[in-house]
Amino acid sequence: MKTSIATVSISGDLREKLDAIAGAGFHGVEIFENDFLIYDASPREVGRMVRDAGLALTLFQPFRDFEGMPEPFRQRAFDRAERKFDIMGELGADLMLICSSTSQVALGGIDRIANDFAELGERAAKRGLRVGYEALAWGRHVSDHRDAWEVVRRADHANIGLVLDSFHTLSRRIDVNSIRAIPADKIFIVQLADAPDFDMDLLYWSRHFRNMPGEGDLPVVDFMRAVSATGYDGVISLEIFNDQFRAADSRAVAVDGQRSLLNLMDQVQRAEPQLAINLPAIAPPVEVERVEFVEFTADRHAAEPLVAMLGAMGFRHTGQHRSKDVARYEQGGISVVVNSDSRGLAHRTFQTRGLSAYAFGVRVPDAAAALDRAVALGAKPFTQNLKSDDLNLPAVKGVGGGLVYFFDDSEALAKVWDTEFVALGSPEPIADAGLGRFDHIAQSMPYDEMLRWLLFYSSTLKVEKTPLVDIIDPSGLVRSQVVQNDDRSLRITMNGAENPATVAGQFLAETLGAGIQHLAFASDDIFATAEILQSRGFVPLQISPNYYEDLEARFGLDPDFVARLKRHQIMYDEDAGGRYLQLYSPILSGGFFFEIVERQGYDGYGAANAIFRIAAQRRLVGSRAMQSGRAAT
Ligand SMILES: O=C(O)c1ccc(O)c(O)c1
Ligand SMILES: [Mg+2]
Repeated sequence: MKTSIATVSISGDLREKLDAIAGAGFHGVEIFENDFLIYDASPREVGRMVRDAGLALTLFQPFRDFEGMPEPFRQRAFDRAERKFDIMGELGADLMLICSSTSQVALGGIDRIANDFAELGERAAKRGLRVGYEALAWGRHVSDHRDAWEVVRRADHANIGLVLDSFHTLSRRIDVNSIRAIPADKIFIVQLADAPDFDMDLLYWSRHFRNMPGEGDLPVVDFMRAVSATGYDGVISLEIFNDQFRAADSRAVAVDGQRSLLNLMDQVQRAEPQLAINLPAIAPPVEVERVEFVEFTADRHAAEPLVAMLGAMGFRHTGQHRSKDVARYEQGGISVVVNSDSRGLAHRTFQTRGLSAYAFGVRVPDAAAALDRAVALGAKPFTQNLKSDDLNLPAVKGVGGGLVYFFDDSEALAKVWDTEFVALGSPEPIADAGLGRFDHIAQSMPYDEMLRWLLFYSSTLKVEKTPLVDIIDPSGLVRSQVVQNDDRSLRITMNGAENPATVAGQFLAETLGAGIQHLAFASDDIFATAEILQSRGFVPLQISPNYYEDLEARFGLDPDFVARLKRHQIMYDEDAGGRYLQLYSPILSGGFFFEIVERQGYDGYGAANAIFRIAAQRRLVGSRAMQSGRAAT
């Protein structure tokens, strides 16, 4: 597998781009003409920079409005092409991309266009150069790779070939199987991009919203399967026009790019096992059996309100670490670990970020294989310090520098709870509150990190992602997207905040970064759970009474049922599959909170209720601020 990426995909000047691209392990780079034109170095120097960075110069692009021109424009187009060939000679580039014309004066006609390319092929051959033709989705006469291929076929010149770009094909929903019949040696390069499924003008969509394969909604795997079926094993090159990426950290975006290509080709290889794709063998996507535990960082003092809330929710203190200040709380199949020790990553995290749910563990069939896959795809392994206070499990760094642990049934790991913890008998066995398992883990992060973590989860784990939804916070937009496995034993919701005034944005500011902002537990009878919680003094988040008025009318609910919901401050939603009931805790320090849900066939996350929940949280935070203000005076 030879990977490449266009300089337009990355932020910085040409030097920074090349460093980031080489650092991430790409084989080559496409020089986008503008990046070269605005850079203050000669073509020869730029060519040397590319080679010194250890990169191949895979493509020089784009050359526009070449084909189908009437005279005198035709002659000028050829003259322009010769000038670019001169520059390519100095750069040391041997492949040029010509994208289909958008010029108002360009004429159509496959043969006319093919003749132009045949003549250009002659000129390119004299200089040892090759030219690839790409159908822009918005091209004036050619906007479909099938037509571009017909042009190339009729041009019938060894130095003229086709450029396939997944965005142009997939944005127009062209059948990718039409690619399978193209001879591999006539495909000069393959460009790859994904995009979110937006209904918008093709050019605008392409120039601003492309993203890495696997980050969007286009069937890029199907596209690449068709390309691979031709026998093509040349360069696969990312060409990602994305405003966010151009403003982001160049190195991180380059690493994401490399991960996306590896993950893409791994999927192609698994779908087409008969193809011999030149790819390092990596472990298969990790099947998650369940969320094993979530770990909080705290100290004795900060742990108090958390532990009190866990107690009110029916958790029992069932274990204590043999040598460290780490406690385990359990209910049903849920384990919560509170790490108040004064050593290790947990403590360092606590010192900088305060009380936070910084780690979670998932049970998988083979923890070592899970770690291998994550690391092969660019995750950073967390290497344990034997003296640290962190659980001794395989782990990688996740959102906000937190950890994702892998847990399996192998002897040592299965016994972690027994070997590292002393089981505590409960002196007064308290009834649990009917919480059986984790329903979802909700992580908040800056919006521009969302695609990265979406790709992290969806490439490492066997999960699917849901479409992006907008959550309306009264202070701004929060975008939310979910990764979940088939049986829904893993559900991770990711909230991306752009605006620091939103509740998610405030969480990021208060905890100095991304992380788990809330945990949702599942109950099979939320009313019974709510009764028990109430008897323990748990006061749920107080929802506006207007919400309940509206609810009754919105869903045509029985007034008595709505009165019960209101009594317990339970929120309600419906989807095609059934009903959803949700209850929220107040906010703990650092902006963390719990949710309790009951699903009756419902598969979503109550997005329609988020605005009411967020408004209630704002009122709570506001009234606390007033009270502490009063206490201070
Ligand atoms: O948006 C464009 O103009 C443009 C240019 C060159 C490409 O390879 C492409 O896919 C799009
Ligand atoms: Mg392209």
